[in-house]
Amino acid sequence: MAKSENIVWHDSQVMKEHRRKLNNHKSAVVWFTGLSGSGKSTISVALEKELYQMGVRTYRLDGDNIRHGLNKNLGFSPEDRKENIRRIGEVSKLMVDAGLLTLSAFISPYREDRDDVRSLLGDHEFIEVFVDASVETCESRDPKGLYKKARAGEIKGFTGIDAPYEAPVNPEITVDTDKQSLAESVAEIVAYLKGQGYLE
Ligand SMILES: Nc1ncnc2c1ncn2[C@@H]1O[C@H](COP(=O)(O)OS(=O)(=O)O)[C@@H](OP(=O)(O)O)[C@H]1O
Ligand SMILES: Nc1ncnc2c1ncn2[C@@H]1O[C@H](COP(=O)(O)OP(=O)(O)O)[C@@H](O)[C@H]1O
Repeated sequence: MAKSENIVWHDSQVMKEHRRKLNNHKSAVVWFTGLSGSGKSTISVALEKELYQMGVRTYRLDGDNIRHGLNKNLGFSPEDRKENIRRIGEVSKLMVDAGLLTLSAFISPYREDRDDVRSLLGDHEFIEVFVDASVETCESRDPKGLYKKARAGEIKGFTGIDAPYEAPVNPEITVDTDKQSLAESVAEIVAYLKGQGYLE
């Protein structure tokens, strides 16, 4: 895939560790994966607000938003989803290098694609959060009316209906939004970040 040749890496004198020290917290990507309507966006928005109030520097990457710009040329075939996640993995890596606690919320339905992002990042820089909810729950929420369209055959290859979702095998965190409230999910993630020393 690589087409670039004759390119040489140019190092900075200000490095990730310096930026982390300035920020007074570690940087990492909190990677939300789950079905459409499981709560990825809702939880990441609420988490970001809480972290901001704690003085943590964050940035949120979200499927719907990134597909308006950087990834507007990608659809929902398995190949396009793979490229979507690959690019977001690279963007997340840049954000982590910039010293930010990055919140990435993408369906990211394929285990292999998520594991590729994990491999791209350093040890403890990829925190996988499985936003678990049954298809029935997500379909009953249907915040954008997309399940209705998928059932009517107006959207083909919709995750959970006629396209696969591969749940994480060993995520760092699972939040079960069938059972947990939004506040409980946010508290669980903040407790993990504190407990693992990300927030100093
Ligand atoms: N076919 C199909 N399948 C799933 N989702 C679809 C589809 N078509 C459009 N949408 C809308 O796109 C959002 C998912 O984008 P992502 O970039 O997160 O998807 S992926 O990770 O590449 O699978 C998803 O957003 P969320 O509901 O926030 O998950 C939908 O709003
Ligand atoms: N416990 C919960 N956690 C998160 N969202 C919930 C919960 N219960 C109900 N919801 C609702 O479910 C919907 C989830 O939508 P969204 O956050 O856009 O999901 P996703 O980003 O995974 O597609 C929102 O309308 C949200 O208010």
